[in-house]
Amino acid sequence: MEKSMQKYLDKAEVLIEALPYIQRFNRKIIVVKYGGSAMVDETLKERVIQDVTLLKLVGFKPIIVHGGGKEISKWVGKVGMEPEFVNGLRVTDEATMELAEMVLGKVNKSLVQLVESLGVRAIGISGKDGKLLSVEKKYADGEDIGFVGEITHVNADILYDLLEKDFLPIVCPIGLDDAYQTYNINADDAACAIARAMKAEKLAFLTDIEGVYKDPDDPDTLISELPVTEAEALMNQGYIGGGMLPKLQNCIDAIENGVSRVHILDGRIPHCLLLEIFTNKGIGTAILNDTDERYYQGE
Ligand SMILES: NC(=[NH2+])NCCC[C@H](N)C(=O)O
Repeated sequence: MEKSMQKYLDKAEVLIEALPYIQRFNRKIIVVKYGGSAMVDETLKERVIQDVTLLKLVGFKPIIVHGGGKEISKWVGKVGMEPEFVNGLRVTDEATMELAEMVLGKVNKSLVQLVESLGVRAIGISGKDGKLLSVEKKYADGEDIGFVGEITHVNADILYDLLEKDFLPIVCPIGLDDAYQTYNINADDAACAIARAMKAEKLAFLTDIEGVYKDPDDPDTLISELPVTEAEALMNQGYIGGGMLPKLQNCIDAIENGVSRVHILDGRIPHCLLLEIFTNKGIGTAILNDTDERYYQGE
């Protein structure tokens, strides 16, 4: 066959590999936790938003839940606030909460703007809107860390309504407690709670790490597919380090509560979402039920 013809066929091959996933995830809810470096770098940001709008336009129902930690820290510095810590944990006092809400609101609208510029209708809301996220005060090992909330209830109807009207919801993790006090929420926790409440097909975390490793010191041991029981075993054996531990706990919690698959992806890789969702092999770590069929059957 002519070389140029082969090149065209290779491109068609890529699209055909995506076909079963386009079929399988049609009209399915996919929660994307957007955070880390992919939020700071403008080019990466555009790639992420392109990916999510593509998911929407092929017929999936994506929901973005975003963080803003780095942007908040930047503004804390800019306005000359002194961050306060208790036992190494950052305390969210009233002034920090106020600033965090301002910054998250700004980040939220910039994401709406990007999505809209690609021709998809987006609505940005915080967990306050329609009381989407109800919280109670969270303590860290008994320590008071200020206005940090733990989700007690997700008002999923709001998101169902937006999806029904074909909007792409973009959620920032701020919630209200019973006294209507404002709280900051960890974005991973918010994404997980929303995915659970909506029985999402998928939950994807954009992180600053390639995925889960068998041996964190050996980059060749990236795990491609990880059933929950194995994930629990790795955690119990102490193989999972610092930042990954709560993340993995969230993943297991989501799977055990009805989410089919959770993906830990390296947000620093452009188009990581497309590469994970539309290929057999993926590029990150997919966490799944022990009995779940594996989509990828070797090379
Ligand atoms: N890290 C992996 N092994 N990923 C496999 C992904 C398979 C399929 N594309 C999915 O979205 O479920």
